[in-house]
Amino acid sequence: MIPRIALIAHDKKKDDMVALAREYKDFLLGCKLCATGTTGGRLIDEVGLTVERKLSGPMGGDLQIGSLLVEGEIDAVIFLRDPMTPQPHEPDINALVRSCDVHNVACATNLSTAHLVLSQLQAGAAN
Ligand SMILES: O=C(CO)COP(=O)(O)O
Repeated sequence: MIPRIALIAHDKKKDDMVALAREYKDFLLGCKLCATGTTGGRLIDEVGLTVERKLSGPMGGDLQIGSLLVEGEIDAVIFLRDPMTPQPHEPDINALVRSCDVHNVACATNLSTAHLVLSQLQAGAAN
């Protein structure tokens, strides 16, 4: 089955997300991807991935992805959060991460965990 992955990064983490996506590009090309608006734009323009773009996070993009997730449409979330910068849509962010916990969906909120999740999914896809 094709992994369905959501990719989200706060502004100061977007360079990390682009670098991560480049590293896993071959694998991600075979996945069904969605992303919040600005993150998705960068992944399309700078990495060459095909991504279903939702609204920007502060405009409800995290909630749109959360809605997909609770409907069983997402297998893993890579959410590079910025823990040092207050976000106007903090409740939306918490709702998405909570939904991952409620529905037992893998949620990587930092680069180290993102590598663990992506490498594991990649290994699974190869088998
Ligand atoms: O704010 C975000 C996640 O909470 C990310 O949104 P953008 O990808 O549109 O910047």
